[in-house]
Amino acid sequence: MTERIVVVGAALLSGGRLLAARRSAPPELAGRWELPGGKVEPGETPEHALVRELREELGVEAEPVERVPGEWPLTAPYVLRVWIARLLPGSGEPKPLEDHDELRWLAPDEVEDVAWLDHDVPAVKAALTAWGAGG
Ligand SMILES: Nc1nc2c([nH]c(=O)n2[C@H]2C[C@H](O)[C@@H](COP(=O)(O)OP(=O)(O)OP(=O)(O)O)O2)c(=O)[nH]1
Repeated sequence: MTERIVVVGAALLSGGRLLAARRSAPPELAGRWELPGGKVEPGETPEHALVRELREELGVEAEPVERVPGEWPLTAPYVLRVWIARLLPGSGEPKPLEDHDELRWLAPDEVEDVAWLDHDVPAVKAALTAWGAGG
């Protein structure tokens, strides 16, 4: 059995909105929206990967708040896990520095307005449920 590699996605929340990021590459994913994040590197915890990826991709300082229950298979060997995350006090606003060409803060009733990557649809739904449950 091939070992799984975890891709972490951040359901980054601020002011009651969820951040969605539009991928600029590779061509088969460009134009679709995702939760910002990326692959966990060897020896790294998923939480650390999340903080690192948000810093690299968006230029923000953020912290994971809680794991969203579940795990979503991507193209093997990758699997997606999601954390609710928030910006730390003093963090700058997210900017599309790497991998993305547009960012949107979505209110709960706008979350279905963007074309999420297919694999993200159930993950985003679970994140919304966790978000609602956490108040
Ligand atoms: N970051 C992220 N990747 C996702 C999501 N949904 C989904 O199918 N993927 C896929 C796209 C990519 O094939 C893979 C993650 O790749 P990535 O390009 O974001 O990871 P990375 O930043 O570590 O990339 P790299 O160092 O290999 O360039 O998972 C998602 O919500 N967030």
